[in-house]
Amino acid sequence: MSVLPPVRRDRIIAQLPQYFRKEAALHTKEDFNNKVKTACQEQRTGTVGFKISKVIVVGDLAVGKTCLINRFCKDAFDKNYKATIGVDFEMERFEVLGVPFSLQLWDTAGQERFKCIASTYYRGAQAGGFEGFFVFLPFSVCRQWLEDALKENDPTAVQLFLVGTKKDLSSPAQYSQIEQDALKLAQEIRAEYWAVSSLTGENVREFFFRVASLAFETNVLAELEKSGSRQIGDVVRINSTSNNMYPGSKKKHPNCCQ
Ligand SMILES: Nc1nc2c(ncn2[C@@H]2O[C@H](COP(=O)(O)OP(=O)(O)OP(=O)(O)O)[C@@H](O)[C@H]2O)c(=O)[nH]1
Ligand SMILES: [Mg+2]
Repeated sequence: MSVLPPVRRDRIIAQLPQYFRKEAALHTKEDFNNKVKTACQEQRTGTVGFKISKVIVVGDLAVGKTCLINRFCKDAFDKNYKATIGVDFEMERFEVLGVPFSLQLWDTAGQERFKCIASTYYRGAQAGGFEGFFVFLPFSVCRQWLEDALKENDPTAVQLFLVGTKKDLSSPAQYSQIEQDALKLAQEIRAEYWAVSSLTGENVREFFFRVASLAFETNVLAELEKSGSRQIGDVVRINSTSNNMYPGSKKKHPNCCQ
């Protein structure tokens, strides 16, 4: 008997959600990788359905990390600021191409005095076969957060999202300037860029669906690589940390924190 709650009907992903800006996307393909689609159809996704991918949300204090997670997970928004102490987390269950898939969203504290606590959670974000996804929020100290987070992880094994929060607060002219700078930074650190508003909900669901889908795709590809020449139907596929979403791109985040 499964101990996990059923997947909510509004967490079902049947098509690859598209990037926000083509100039700063982790990839620009229109659909899930064919190998991934076939593996899902043939129920050859190994342990992916039992895995939990870790998403660590980091960034300066009061940039809107908690509100972003609460908007997605609870469809709630609080205009009063309550600083996160240490770290919180939420679980979100999805069904991607018919396969259950879980994301664990780690909401870290931005305040300097909690930084040492948060940094212990960066450690081994991709360990044990899980993929580590860091979500960065703008923009002032982004590089410092990135540097700290990547110190604890193999930079080639994590995927980065750079999220511009509080989109509702900018006029179209201000926003367009912010976006230009953000796109440059995202390209430099090889992150996928998104702009969201937790107040209005703009792009929040699209963003998390994209994160879940790319995490899922990466996990299935890693499973397939691991199972290698084994026959369809093998059930024991454990202990790989490989990430081959971008064949030929060995180092995905070159010198990003200088
Ligand atoms: N207008 C607007 N305000 C927002 C938005 N997101 C967050 N805020 C406000 O910004 C403040 C900080 O939001 P939090 O989500 O608590 O910030 P945080 O990054 O979690 O802060 P720490 O936990 O201290 O690291 C709160 O007063 C929120 O109401 C948004 O999309 N639009
Ligand atoms: Mg918070």
